[in-house]
Parts: sequence; structure tokens; C-alpha cells
Amino acid sequence: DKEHTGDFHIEEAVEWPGLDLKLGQVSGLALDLENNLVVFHRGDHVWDENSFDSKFVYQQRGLGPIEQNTILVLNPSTAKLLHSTGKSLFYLPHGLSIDKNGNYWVTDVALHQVFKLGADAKEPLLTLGVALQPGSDKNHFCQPTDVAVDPITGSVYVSDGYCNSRIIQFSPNGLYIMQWGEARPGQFRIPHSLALIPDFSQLCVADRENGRIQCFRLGTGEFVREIKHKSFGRELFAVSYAPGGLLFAVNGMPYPGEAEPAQGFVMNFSTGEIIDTFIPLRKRFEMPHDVVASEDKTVFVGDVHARTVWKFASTEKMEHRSV
Ligand SMILES: O=C(N[C@@H](O)C(=O)O)c1ccccc1
Repeated sequence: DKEHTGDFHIEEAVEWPGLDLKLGQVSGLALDLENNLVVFHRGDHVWDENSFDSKFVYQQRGLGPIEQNTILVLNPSTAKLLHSTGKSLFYLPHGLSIDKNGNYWVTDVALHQVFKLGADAKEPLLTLGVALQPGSDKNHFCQPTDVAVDPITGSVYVSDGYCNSRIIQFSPNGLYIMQWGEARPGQFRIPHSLALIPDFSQLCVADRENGRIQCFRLGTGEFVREIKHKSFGRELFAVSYAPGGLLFAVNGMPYPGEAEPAQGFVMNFSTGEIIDTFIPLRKRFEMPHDVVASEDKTVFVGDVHARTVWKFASTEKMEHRSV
């Protein structure tokens, strides 16, 4: 039933993970320098309708920070736990990305902060934003969603956030440089995830409630183009780029009456065209929230409500395996 041309196709690796990953709500995924899968999850904390008041102030501070390790490094084939860190630091994890030096960059929507962590540092190397204080000036975020670091310049881009509608650029050591976007029509409605494409020097944003991807020129923030397809439905949650020119995305649960299920998309970055879509084989996505893809087109999807990580691989590889 694939209406897409070409022979590119990925399918769920149903044997994954094959063990209990003991995950809470999975909010962010990244691949580290050894291509291990890094998972950012919420342990025993959940983001629900009681988590914030009408001014976006976090209401469950009394719980204290998550005691479990919130950053897990998994072997991408066996799902075995290789390393874990990030305990007693976070309240509501959200975005995760890894820079070219292997540092973790994370956002916490309860703290309204962005952190740079060394792979095994207990204390953050850099902190942006003011703990628990939402705001929209140069020193405050409001539920920041993701971070992307330019591997060439070291510039840091933050998508801010559920209750702001902007992208902010910081210098490598955290000095405010500039920002773009606000909650005007045609701007962002929850800039929810970032994909930095060095080959094309662009930053693409999952503009969640607008159900689209918007791409901008690195460094200037100049609007380059929008990628939007009917099959995205109303919400587009995450976007990710794999070296070699492919863009990956996941959308939100269908609204009542919408035909399309929550699904993943594989697009040709240059044309924006969809070349494949993917969903789990036996179960369904519940709230696909982040997506990462490695050079060999292995794709991982983090699911907040299913509290798991789904794995997909290109079928030609699997065919060899089955032969
Ligand atoms: O979007 C929501 N959550 C996800 O994005 C997430 O990051 O968990 C949300 C919305 C309303 C209430 C509670 C949670």
C-alpha cells in the first residue's frame, strides 16, 4: 500500500528492545559519537494537566527532582544499558541533543532551563534560564523544548517553547546572540523539535500545532522554506536529519475523525517529498515524541505515552538477514 515511489522502505525491528528498558515518559532521543542510542526520560515523573498553573509555573516541585538516572546510553542493537547519568537534576525532561564533542544538551520544561552536561559530569557545564521561573526575555525561557548545536560554529539554538514561540541563538559559551519568531499567525505554535542540517546550513523546526516543518538559514534566521503534507495531520511533533540527505519526522495522534494514524515520515531533504512512512507492525504509536536516525538508516522513535523506544530498520538490510 506504499504510495511512495523508489525502493526505500523501513520496518519495525520487532525484536527490539527484547528487555525491560524501565523507562518513564520518553521525551528525547539522540545518537552519541559511537552511534549508541541515548534516551532522556522522566522516571517516575509525568507531565499531565496538573503539572503547571495558568502562568506555566511548575506545581509539583514538592516531589523533588527525579531520583532515577534520566539519561540512559543503550547499545543500539542489543538495547543493553551501557551507561546512565542525570539523577537528581531534572523535574520534567524534554529535549536532548549531543554536540560534536559528545556533550549532552538538554531542556527541562518544569525548570524552564537548558543545560550542557559532560557525558559523565554530575554538575552541568553550562546552565541557561532561571530555575522554575518562566519568562520571555534574554535570560528566561518558557517550557523550552529542544537544543541544536552547530558542529561548525558551535552556535547553540534553543526552541523556546510551549509558552514562547521563538528560536534563540546563543554563542558556544551561552551568550545571547539573537532570536526570531513570535506567536503571530504564520510564526510558530509550539516550536517543538529542532534538526540542524550542516550540509545545507539550515535549522529546521517542528512547528507542532501548525502541523508543519519550517526551515531557516543558520546564523541569520532567515526563513528558507516550509515542508507540509496533508498526511502530517494537525500536529508535527519532531524532526531529525540523517547524514546523506534524509529528513525524518513523527506526527501527533489523529484527532477524532482524522484518517491518518500517528506515523513516521521519511523525506528527501532537498525536495521535501515523502519517500516512505512507517508505523509499528503489531502495536500503535501512542505519543511519538522524538525521532533519530543513524547513517545506516536505523530509526528510533521515543514515545511519551507508551514509555518506550521503537526501532525501525531499512528492509533491504533485513532481507539480507532473512536470506
Ligand atoms: O503536550 C503535552 N505533553 C507532551 O508534549 C510531553 O512532552 O509530555 C501536554 C499537553 C497538555 C497537558 C500535558 C502535557
